[in-house]
Amino acid sequence: MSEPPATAPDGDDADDGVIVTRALTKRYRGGQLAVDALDLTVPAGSVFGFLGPNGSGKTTTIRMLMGLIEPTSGTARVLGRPVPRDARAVLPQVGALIEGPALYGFLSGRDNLLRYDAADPTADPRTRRHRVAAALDRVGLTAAAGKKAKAYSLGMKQRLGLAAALLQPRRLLVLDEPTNGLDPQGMREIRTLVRELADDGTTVFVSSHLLDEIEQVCTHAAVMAQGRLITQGTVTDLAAGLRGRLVVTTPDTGDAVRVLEENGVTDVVVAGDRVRGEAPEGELADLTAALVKAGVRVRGFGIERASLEDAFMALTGEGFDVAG
Ligand SMILES: Nc1ncnc2c1ncn2[C@@H]1O[C@H](COP(=O)(O)OP(=O)(O)OP(=O)(O)O)[C@@H](O)[C@H]1O
Repeated sequence: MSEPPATAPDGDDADDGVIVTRALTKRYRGGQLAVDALDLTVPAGSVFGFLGPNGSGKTTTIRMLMGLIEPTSGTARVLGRPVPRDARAVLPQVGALIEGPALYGFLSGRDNLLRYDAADPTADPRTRRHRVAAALDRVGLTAAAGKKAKAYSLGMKQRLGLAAALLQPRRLLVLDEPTNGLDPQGMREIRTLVRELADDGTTVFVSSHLLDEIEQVCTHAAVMAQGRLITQGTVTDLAAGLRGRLVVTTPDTGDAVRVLEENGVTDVVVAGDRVRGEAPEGELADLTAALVKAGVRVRGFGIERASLEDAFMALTGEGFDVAG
């Protein structure tokens, strides 16, 4: 790859973000354009969701950020330093969980961590046992620490992988699909952990193809589709870009449709005892008054919150491949 262009004369734009990419591009040898001119800015202290359907370029981006593969063009900075050039200096401050943890099944969870730490030249052997115990505790594996890793459930393996990423204090955690393959309980556990880590001030960059998940845990998100960035910003702003749909619950759906349409509601759809539509600008109370006046029995009336999934569909015109 070409060297990253020289940075600004003082060379320090660390304040701009914990991860900053500019026109970052990866074309694989077969000609596949996996990441296309990506401009990403991950603010310090955020829990940043990196979203996109399978094949949209998330893993490729993460591998470039971690210095595992070289970009075809463009630049990337992690914790203020250019990667891959300064990856060796940066990576000790980054905990990463990429494509599932590599574990030795015949070793206990604890021994896996001891071995992992011993392979890290920056890790202090004198504090090893203590740090391993603290990391196991952090992810809730103390009781299972002596069990062989091959007897761990998938969720426990993921937690052990996270523990490995937490053996040293980290300024940034990069988690590639950390809940992949987990059951709902396992997903909840990982989400809770991510939240706790973020509360400690660690910036967390987490990729996922599950929109719900990102909404529940992230402060910021970027949405990828086919190698390109569709949008990025705070989760609140992304979802607020859309106004939610009006939903009326009533046994009198026929009358409700008529009254709503007479009062400017468009795109009205009935499903069961619910009538949904796009509410006009203005006072919603006028709509309820009109319904009641027409004798429509209203059991529920409100605006459905727009979800990130709605935002994604509005942005791309496509559904999100949640099945993966
Ligand atoms: N080593 C490779 N050689 C050639 N093409 C690749 C390689 N790795 C990935 N690709 C292609 O690049 C595109 C982006 O893949 P990538 O794995 O980055 O997406 P992703 O969003 O992480 O998806 P997933 O969640 O499935 O991993 C895909 O079309 C994929 O087939």
